[in-house]
Amino acid sequence: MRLGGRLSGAIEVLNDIETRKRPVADALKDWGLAHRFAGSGDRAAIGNIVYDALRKRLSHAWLMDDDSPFALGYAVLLRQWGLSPEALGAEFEGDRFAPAPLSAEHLAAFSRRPLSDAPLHVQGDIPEWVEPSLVSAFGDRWIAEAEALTERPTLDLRVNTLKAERPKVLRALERSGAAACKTARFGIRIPAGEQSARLPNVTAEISFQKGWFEVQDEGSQIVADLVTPQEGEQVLDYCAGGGGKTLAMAAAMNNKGQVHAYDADSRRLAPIIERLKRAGTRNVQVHDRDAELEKLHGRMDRVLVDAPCTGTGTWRRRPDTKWRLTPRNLEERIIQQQDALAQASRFVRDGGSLYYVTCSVLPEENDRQMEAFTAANPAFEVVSALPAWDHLYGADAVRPISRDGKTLTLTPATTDTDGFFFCHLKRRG
Ligand SMILES: C[S@@+](CC[C@H](N)C(=O)[O-])C[C@H]1O[C@@H](n2cnc3c(N)ncnc32)[C@H](O)[C@@H]1O
Repeated sequence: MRLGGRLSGAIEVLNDIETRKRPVADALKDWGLAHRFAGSGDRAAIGNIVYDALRKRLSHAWLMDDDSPFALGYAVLLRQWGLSPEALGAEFEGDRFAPAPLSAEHLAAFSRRPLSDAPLHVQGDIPEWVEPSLVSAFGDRWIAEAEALTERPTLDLRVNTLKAERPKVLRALERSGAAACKTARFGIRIPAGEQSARLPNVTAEISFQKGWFEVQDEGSQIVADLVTPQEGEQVLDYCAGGGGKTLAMAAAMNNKGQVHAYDADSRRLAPIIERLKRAGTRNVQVHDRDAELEKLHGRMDRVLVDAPCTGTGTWRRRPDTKWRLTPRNLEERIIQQQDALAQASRFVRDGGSLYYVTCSVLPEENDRQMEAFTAANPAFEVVSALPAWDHLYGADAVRPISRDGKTLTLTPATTDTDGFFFCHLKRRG
């Protein structure tokens, strides 16, 4: 397929997402099934246009003065792929699969509507109701932070130190442009690529099958690292999900001591079994019933609550969730977070540590939660995570945002990672 056919395909998928309120991945998959002649390069390019369009949906619509999938698709090629109207005209000439040309009205709007005239939430490409939260989180810098959440994300990997060292994995992946991450100690980064570039399918590599690395965003690696689990300790990962942070902590403990992995939703936990096996991890107990945890009350050295959240810090990877998020979803997550914290905190021994993590940048899910938790639980106090940061990454490393000098906020704009919030609390001994 030429670019015109790919743009038409992307416009169809964007239409499907909008009219049938479909998740992006499902809409893309269905399009692929209905167009079996399209190759994997075509499907990747269509996926890129669709995701790029969703990341900057509001600003594209403003600049084109039209929020139709047709206008969004063209805006991607003009703004994000850097193609001029003339280059597109020449490219689509004689391509019977290309969409109709842009109208004179679109072209006039695109050349005459500076984005600086748009409302601020349009400039930052966020739902309007989220603006006060981002202002509260980042002050004057909030638009820059929001803009960074509209960029294409890199593909990050964590070397499994139980089986390999970083140089060995870098050699195994050298064709993919992989390089060591700037901050995460065992991280590897594959660049996002531009235009129709496809990310490599690293899980098909032999080195992955052998358990040398896991796919994990650099920010996620860092927050697991900041828990600083030590060999021989008892650690509870209370919201373990598929086990991304469980695996990182188990490796950091060098297979010594015990990580208890629990999740209220056993379906989310299920993939962990296969992952643990591949990684060669021997110090993890998986619990899918809360009754199994009874005996651990008051006995854990460290408890991690990687809480359910709105995922605003991962908007680069899942831009459709940005437009589906509602104030009601946020309210629900806040209640789930309070519930998880109340339950998980019972497992921390006297003098032990509780870590609260979200992949959101909204203060309602982060700072406000910590204020409410410590007010209701005077046995816990927030301690600074900055010494651990400096110890792990050194004085020259990039620094995350710390509004209170204790908690940390990672963002694409500051740490070049997904957005994460990290808070270390200690139970008084
Ligand atoms: C952010 S995800 C965890 C991601 C995982 N830690 C990782 O690194 O891949 C949050 C998880 O919390 C779980 N969860 C929500 N409420 C919970 C609760 N009250 N107790 C335990 N788990 C809970 C959800 O099922 C979900 O899997």
